[in-house]
Formats: sequence, C-alpha cells, structure tokens
Amino acid sequence: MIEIRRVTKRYDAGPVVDDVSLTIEPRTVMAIVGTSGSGKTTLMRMINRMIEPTSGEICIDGTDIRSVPGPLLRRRIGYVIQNHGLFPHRTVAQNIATVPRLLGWSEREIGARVEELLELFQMPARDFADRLPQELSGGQQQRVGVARALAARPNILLMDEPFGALDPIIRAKAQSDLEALQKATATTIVLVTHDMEEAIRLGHRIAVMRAGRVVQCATPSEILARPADGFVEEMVGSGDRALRLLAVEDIDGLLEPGEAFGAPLARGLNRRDALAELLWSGRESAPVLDERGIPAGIIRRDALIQSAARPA
Ligand SMILES: Nc1ncnc2c1ncn2[C@@H]1O[C@H](COP(=O)(O)OP(=O)(O)OP(=O)(O)O)[C@@H](O)[C@H]1O
Repeated sequence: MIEIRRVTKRYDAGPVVDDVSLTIEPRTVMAIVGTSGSGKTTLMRMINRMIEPTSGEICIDGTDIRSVPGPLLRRRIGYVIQNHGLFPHRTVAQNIATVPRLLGWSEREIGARVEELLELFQMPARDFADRLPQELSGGQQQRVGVARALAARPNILLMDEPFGALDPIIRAKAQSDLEALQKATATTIVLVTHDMEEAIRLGHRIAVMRAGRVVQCATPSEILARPADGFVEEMVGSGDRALRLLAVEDIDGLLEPGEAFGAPLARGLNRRDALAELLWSGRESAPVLDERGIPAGIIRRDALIQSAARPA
C-alpha cells in the first residue's frame, strides 16, 4: 500500500503539489489525471524519491520512504515514461537487463527473465533481443520500456504518460495489454495521464488534480456519475456520459430471477456491451450464465437503460 500524507512540494514560485493525501491500495491501478502543469508528474516522482517533498510523508507498506536510500528504492519500483527512455546504444536484451544487473542477478537468471518478458510482450527473443531501440516501431519500443520496468518484478510500477506517443490503434492495444498484465502480475500501478478516457479505462480509482490539489479521488463510475465540481465535469466531458458509465460497470448487480430466451450473456459483461447485444438482437431480455455455465438470472433491457440515467 502506498500512503501519501499531506504532501506538499514547493518551488520559489509557490506550491506545485499542495497538501495532497492519497492512499493507493495494493494490486490496484491509480490513475492521476489533470491538466498540464497540475502537478501530476511531481506527485508521482515523489513516490520513488526522484523528487523530495517539502513537507508531508509517503509510506510504502508501512515504511516511510525517507528511510530507504533513493537508488535502492528506485530499483524496487518500476518506472516508465512517455518516450520510454531506452538506452539507444544498448540492445533490447541489455535494456531489459538493466535493473537485474544492478541487483547482481546471475547471467542465467537475467537471460531467462529477458526471454520470459519478450515472450510475454509477443516479441520473441530470437527476433528482437539483439536489436537496438531504433530498429523497433514506437509500439515495440514502448513494450520494451514496460518490460524493462518490470524486469526485477517490482510490486509497484510508476507510469508517466506511457502511451502518449502512440497512435490511437496501437495505444488501445497497449492499454489492453497493460490491463491484462496488471491482472496477471497483481502489480500496483500509478499511472499519470492527461487523458480522462485512459484514466476511466485503466484506473480502479482516479485522482483528478488541479493546481497542485486532488479535487476528487474516486472510482471511474463515481467520477462519471458524480463529478465533484465543474472542473471535474469538464474533464469528464458531457457528451456520451451515459454510455461511458454503462461501459465501466458490469451487469452482475442488475440480474433478476426469471426466464429469457436466445443466446446467453456472461456474468461480468459490461453493461454497454450487454445493451448493444440486446438492441442488436431485438430482445427485451437475455439469460445470463456464470463462469461455470450455470444460469445466474436474466438481464432486462429496461434495467440497463435505467441504470444509465443521471443519478439523483
Ligand atoms: N524543478 C522545478 N522548479 C520549478 N518549478 C517546477 C519544477 N518542476 C516542475 N515545476 C512546475 O511545477 C508545475 C507542475 O509540474 P508537473 O510536471 O508536475 O505537472 P504535470 O501535471 O505533470 O504537467 P504535464 O502534464 O504538462 O506534464 C508546473 O507548473 C511546472 O512548471
């Protein structure tokens, strides 16, 4: 668990992070979102002591990070930045091996880990291990950046606009890869982004920053349904909030007893996909099956539509 307590960072011109408190639960993704200059990067860099707070404290799993020397702390916390910061004259394998090497792993362990990570990122070692970063596409460079950050199996991964340089299609793929990876490795991720859509898609919780302060910290559905103030509302955008709200919630809470016909839907499906399926197949309801294929109830089109209404 990462506990940020009343942290302030002040430069000559004034505070850039102003009395921020945040708790980041283990194995979750905290997205920090806000406009340019709102203090997101500064806040994140205080977690691995690249920047020292002016006041306040940060604890990781109960230990005040001031008691851990910065370089040691940073070997235990993965860090990914927008242009991935790969060493241009080192091969993919050498880049990924950076932290394990600093930690004194054996060559055999390092080789096995590099291979395992390249496999995981669908970049087979025989094709990619010996290439230089410039011989990779932007999306591949980004994956190597994440692989390098994960090499020593850190519990925490800090990501600063990790997908900012990618085109929309590669970006969507990188986001779903990260989602799968986070589930598989149970890493705690702090993700800085200026893109609210990305925060909604990836964050278990979202901290919205404005002028150095956290103005709201809540789940994506809470942020969509109940933005704390006009600023958060503007960040969320008013356009298709109902549909986005449906997309971040699953159907499980809306199941009812009864009978319905046609192709079944799966428990855990998001409400938008369920509604799309019911509209497309022209049905008013559908049966729902759980993971083992056992009937879990039915989902009604009206219940889905009602759940997207503006909260009272
Ligand atoms: N070393 C420094 N000295 C003085 N001011 C700084 C320093 N580093 C950052 N700042 C200022 O602190 C504010 C917050 O910067 P920060 O990089 O944390 O913002 P951000 O929300 O990550 O912005 P962006 O999305 O543009 O990266 C900015 O106004 C910036 O100019």
